[in-house]
Amino acid sequence: MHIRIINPNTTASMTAAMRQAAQQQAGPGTTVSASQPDAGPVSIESHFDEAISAVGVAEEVLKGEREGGIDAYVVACFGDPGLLAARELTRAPVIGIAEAAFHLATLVSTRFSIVTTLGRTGIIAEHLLQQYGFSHHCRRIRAAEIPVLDLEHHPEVAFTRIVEECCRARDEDDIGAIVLGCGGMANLTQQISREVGLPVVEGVTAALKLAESLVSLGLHTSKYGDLAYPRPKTFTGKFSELSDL
Ligand SMILES: NC(=O)NC1=NC(=O)NC1=O
Repeated sequence: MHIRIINPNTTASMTAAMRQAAQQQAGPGTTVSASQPDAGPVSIESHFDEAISAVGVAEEVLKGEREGGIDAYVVACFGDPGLLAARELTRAPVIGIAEAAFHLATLVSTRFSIVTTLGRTGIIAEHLLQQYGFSHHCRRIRAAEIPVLDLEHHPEVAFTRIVEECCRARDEDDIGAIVLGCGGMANLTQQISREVGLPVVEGVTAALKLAESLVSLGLHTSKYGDLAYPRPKTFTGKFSELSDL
């Protein structure tokens, strides 16, 4: 099977890191490819960034559909930007990394905390917990207070801050697991888990494994109801090429 990781931000080096982390966990019959939009934010740290990146996610799914042969997609930003819109565009499963991480965390613990990048993105995770029905499982949304790209530009400082916040969560939140709240942390999971001593659930690899399961079970995104293909219509201006999909 072929699974496409879509990094909604436009930082290619982060896309490559996500693909590597996903490929390491992929089963023997799974090919993992990855892409990111040509246009959009280099990192996603606000409601505005999320809104702009959602268009890029949809365009990357449309590209994948034109390419053909992609059995599932992963939306690899912790805000799951454009997830439902992406599901309308394909029969393939589309898995958001936040949703995937929440599901797996509840299979290994009754309560978890999230450790994300900047505190201002916490409300986005809070909204997703409510939307997906996991609010009562999450004890606290914490932030290492690191900009997303510091995961690349200052990895040692970022790692230290993430581990420190994970340890505070372990010691203070009465939890059984931690969810890493950024796709850019995909290659840090084992190191963090060793340091913290709790199950650490990371969304890119969680979504990859869930995607493999759905494909293996022959489960496709439903085309009945709200996830049916969009009705053909005219799009104007810079979106004119989206007309009559
Ligand atoms: N909370 C986050 O850090 N979200 C994210 N911003 C990105 O650019 N990728 C993420 O996963």
